[in-house]
Amino acid sequence: MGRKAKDKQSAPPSYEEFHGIQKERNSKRSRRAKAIENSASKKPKKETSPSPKKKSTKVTRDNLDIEEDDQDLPHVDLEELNAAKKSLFEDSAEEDDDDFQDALDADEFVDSDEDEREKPMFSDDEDDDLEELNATNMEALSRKLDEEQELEALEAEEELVQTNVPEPRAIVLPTPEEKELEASQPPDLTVVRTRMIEIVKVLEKFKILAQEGKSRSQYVDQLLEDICTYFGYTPFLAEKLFNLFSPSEAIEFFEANEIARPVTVRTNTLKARRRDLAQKLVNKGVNLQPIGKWTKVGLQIFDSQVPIGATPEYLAGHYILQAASSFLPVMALDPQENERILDMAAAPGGKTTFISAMMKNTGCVFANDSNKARTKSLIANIHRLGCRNTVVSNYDAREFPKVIGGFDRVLLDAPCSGTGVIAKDSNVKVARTEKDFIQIPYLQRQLLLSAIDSVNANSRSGGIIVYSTCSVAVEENEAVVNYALKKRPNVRLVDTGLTIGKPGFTSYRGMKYHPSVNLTRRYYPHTYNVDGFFVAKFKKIHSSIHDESKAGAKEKEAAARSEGAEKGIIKDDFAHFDSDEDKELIETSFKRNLKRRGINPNAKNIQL
Ligand SMILES: C[S@@+](CC[C@H](N)C(=O)[O-])C[C@H]1O[C@@H](n2cnc3c(N)ncnc32)[C@H](O)[C@@H]1O
Repeated sequence: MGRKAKDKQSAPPSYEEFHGIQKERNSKRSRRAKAIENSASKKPKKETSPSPKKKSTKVTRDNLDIEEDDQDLPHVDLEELNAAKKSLFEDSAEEDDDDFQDALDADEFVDSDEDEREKPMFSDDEDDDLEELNATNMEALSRKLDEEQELEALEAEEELVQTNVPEPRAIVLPTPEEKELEASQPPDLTVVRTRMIEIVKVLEKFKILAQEGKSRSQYVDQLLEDICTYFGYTPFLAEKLFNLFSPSEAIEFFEANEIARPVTVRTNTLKARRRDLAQKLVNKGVNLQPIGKWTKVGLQIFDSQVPIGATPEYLAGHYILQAASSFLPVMALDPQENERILDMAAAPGGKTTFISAMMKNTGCVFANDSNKARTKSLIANIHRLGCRNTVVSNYDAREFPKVIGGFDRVLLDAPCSGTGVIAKDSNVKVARTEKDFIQIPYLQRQLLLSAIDSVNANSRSGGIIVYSTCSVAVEENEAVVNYALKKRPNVRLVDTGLTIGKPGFTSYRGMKYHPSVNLTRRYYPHTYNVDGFFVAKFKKIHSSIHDESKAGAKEKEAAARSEGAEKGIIKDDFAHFDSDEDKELIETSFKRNLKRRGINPNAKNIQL
């Protein structure tokens, strides 16, 4: 049971609503501050103090405009908001891109409705307050402000008195009888949700709010059970994800996984300029806006009257549908013109084509993927986007650098468990098992060592390796990076150069990682409104014997396997990556397929 079941219920209070008391107080304060600031700005000029100005941009379908207007923004609210959340989709951010700026200033773009543009940043109440504020009601408003100030003083006094009164201990946990009853009937999701929120409150103020005789773990166990019921996770995965955050942040994370991320496209600068593309799409009835100041090529699509994946511009390769988070590893890789770059796990090519565009079709990008079927979409994207500096290969990437080495930069956008993209693939909630979090990191480690060994430490412009996953699990991220640092002392972690993202964990549930692991970056749906993502950037300082190693996937597999067995990580039921065995299976199924299509699999010209 998950979102679908949840959606059938009447809307329970949101987490924010539950925490409403404090926030309401803050927002009242900021509203007052804003009203006061605004009332000051309406006074004769000499009395006013300059209010902070910000620029914002938006392209809307209704009036086909891209707007670039100065506007008074209540400074205090923005700061509060930014402190709380740092979305990658900042429409208030100043547009850095001169090209786009030109377009915004151009005659064909009419100014759009200001209210519509800024609404997401402020509460309706705030807008209402501002509207009310004009010359005729100034006096009344100032009286109202005085009254409110008095009320606030009273509230503060009450609060002071209340702090001396012990808070009542909430009875949140169900009794065994209540649990039995709950188990015998379909869950009441409103009850479950309310209980989750109440448990979070207790966990945050355990000493004050916990029922006497109840332990922290009793609360946590009930919370985890409720998370499974409400959001539809297996107990194993719910706990794994829960452990990454504080209880309240964990709920935010689970909530965010129920909501789709914004649709975004990346302009293919090999064929188009963002402002031209934006104009063409707007003319077709697409409502869009630049993603944020951190990217000059991204557009966020709000709604569209045409299918975004089938416009003439799409078919001509002027853009690609790409999640905002996927821009990040390529930006960290920072490809330079005329370099030789390897994209080890490249299909379907979102990042390869970005690399190629950043290199302006110079140098050479080797786009590899071990899955032959997936290389078809990789090739199709490379063709559509006009990448002429790209070579596609189909190796197990652990074969590198045996196949070819000495690259200036390598991107390893590794296969992963997908715990960062649950909003896209809710199957992850139930499909991932403990074994996945042993097997997948085990492959990721081997791939990362291969990535490091494939780079030329003496590259004049590069010597860079970027490792990324769309998972939030520490086993697939910090633990893999830390393993690589130990195994390859000839690399060190460097700043990703990304202006946003949370630092990677340097310790986690008793595990200690190298202090430099804090240079890696984590992204979460609830903090940045992007897919959960991880980015690490290494610099290779000098070459090592491994660079010359002719060990392929099989040898690396064997070495990693014996290491795993030694540490007791690998058990009997551990998957075997036996490529000979796989080859046989693949051949048999290929032959069966040919037969089904009426082709003789033993004919001479058939290549298996
Ligand atoms: C996260 S996806 C890559 C997405 C791609 N970078 C993009 O931006 O479009 C991971 C890819 O790794 C490939 N893969 C899995 N195991 C591999 C291996 N041993 N060697 C090379 N590629 C592998 C999968 O086929 C899959 O296409």
